[in-house]
Amino acid sequence: MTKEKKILTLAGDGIGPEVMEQALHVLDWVQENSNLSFVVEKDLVGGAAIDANGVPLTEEVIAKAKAADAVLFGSVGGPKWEKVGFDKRPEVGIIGLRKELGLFANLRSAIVFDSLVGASTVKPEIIQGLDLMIVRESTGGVYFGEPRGIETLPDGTRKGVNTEVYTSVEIERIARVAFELARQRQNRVCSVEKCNVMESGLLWKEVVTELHQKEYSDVQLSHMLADNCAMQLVRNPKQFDTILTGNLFGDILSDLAAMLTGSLGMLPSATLGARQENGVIPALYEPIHGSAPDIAGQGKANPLAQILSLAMMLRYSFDEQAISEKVVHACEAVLNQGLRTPDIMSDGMKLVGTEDMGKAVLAELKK
Ligand SMILES: NC(=O)c1ccc[n+]([C@@H]2O[C@H](COP(=O)([O-])OP(=O)(O)OC[C@H]3O[C@@H](n4cnc5c(N)ncnc54)[C@H](O)[C@@H]3O)[C@@H](O)[C@H]2O)c1
Ligand SMILES: CC(C)[C@H](C(=O)O)[C@@H](O)C(=O)O
Ligand SMILES: [Mg+2]
Repeated sequence: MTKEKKILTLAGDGIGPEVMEQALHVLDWVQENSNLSFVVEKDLVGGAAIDANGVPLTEEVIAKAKAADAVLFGSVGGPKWEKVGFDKRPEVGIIGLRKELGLFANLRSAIVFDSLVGASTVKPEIIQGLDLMIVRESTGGVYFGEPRGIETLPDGTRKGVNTEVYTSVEIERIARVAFELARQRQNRVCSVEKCNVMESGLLWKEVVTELHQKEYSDVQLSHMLADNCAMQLVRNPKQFDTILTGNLFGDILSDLAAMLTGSLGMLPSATLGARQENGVIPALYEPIHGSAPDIAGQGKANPLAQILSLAMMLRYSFDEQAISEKVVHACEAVLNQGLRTPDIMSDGMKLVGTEDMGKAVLAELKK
């Protein structure tokens, strides 16, 4: 029986539309080669939406995202919109979607493909075989805490304020996601905060410890300060299996983890909410990279993070494990063939652009 799924694609800005195009070819292939049928709707977000509608995220797009089975997102932002008001900047497109859809669990998977071991700036023996999952809380913390803003004090000094806020409910639900995921992985969670200087970090550690004792004592739990974690990720990343952390630390640590895999252009992500009454888990899939204004429009962006995000969608939203793995293996196969976009290029490899990389993945799937 054909299962019809509604997908909203929001390519966004910069390299977003370039890499999204390649992922959509893969989606077509999936439709032709599975019992899944997709109704794909495209819309605008970020700077592209500001240009067309004056705002980065319209109510209409929010409604479409809520009605979809999954959202496939590209990237937003760029120098063109640097001067728009802070509340209307392109990045509100992604932050707003996470909040509106209740997407609190951002899963960022860093896997080092064997053929890319030489592409990282870190020594091969340190990263070979790495398979790391960062579980980043994504609707709380300093991104959303109040008070926030910029004010001018009576003496004329300007003051910028953001506030880190986490409730025990927010901490417990993201910790639960990490423990559940770890059970399907190597059963190890490292919870990362700054409990030495931040009360929100102290509460984080307490809540995670309590939940672990009550419900997940079979999972190996450790705690680490975020600054140490950044250092340990470079020193010995394979000590980690699942890293559980807040919004800001997760953002930073995942860019760091991307470079262990060779490039920011290699890291996909899934951002999930709580299961709704109709059984659907709201979900958005996106590469962790941005709109890369420095290479946008040049046809040289790496499309693999976007294609791997699509593979995560097949796995987490549509429960299509086999076909998801097929897409991942196709990405790995083109790397094994020696094809490289400039971000992962090394001696003796064949340099290709975004489109040729996408075509090679497709050709691999068709074999
Ligand atoms: N989810 C998102 O939409 C998202 C994520 C991060 C940054 N941004 C936005 O993107 C804009 C640019 O930010 P930035 O430059 O700090 O980060 P960025 O991720 O866009 O780029 C950082 C560096 O990585 C390279 N890079 C990124 N993706 C690549 C890919 N697929 N292939 C090859 N190289 C790639 C870029 O060329 C650049 O040198 C900003 O407006 C930022 O807010 C958006
Ligand atoms: C664009 C920005 C708001 C976003 C974030 O900080 O969450 C990005 O850096 C990410 O990693 O998805
Ligand atoms: Mg980021």
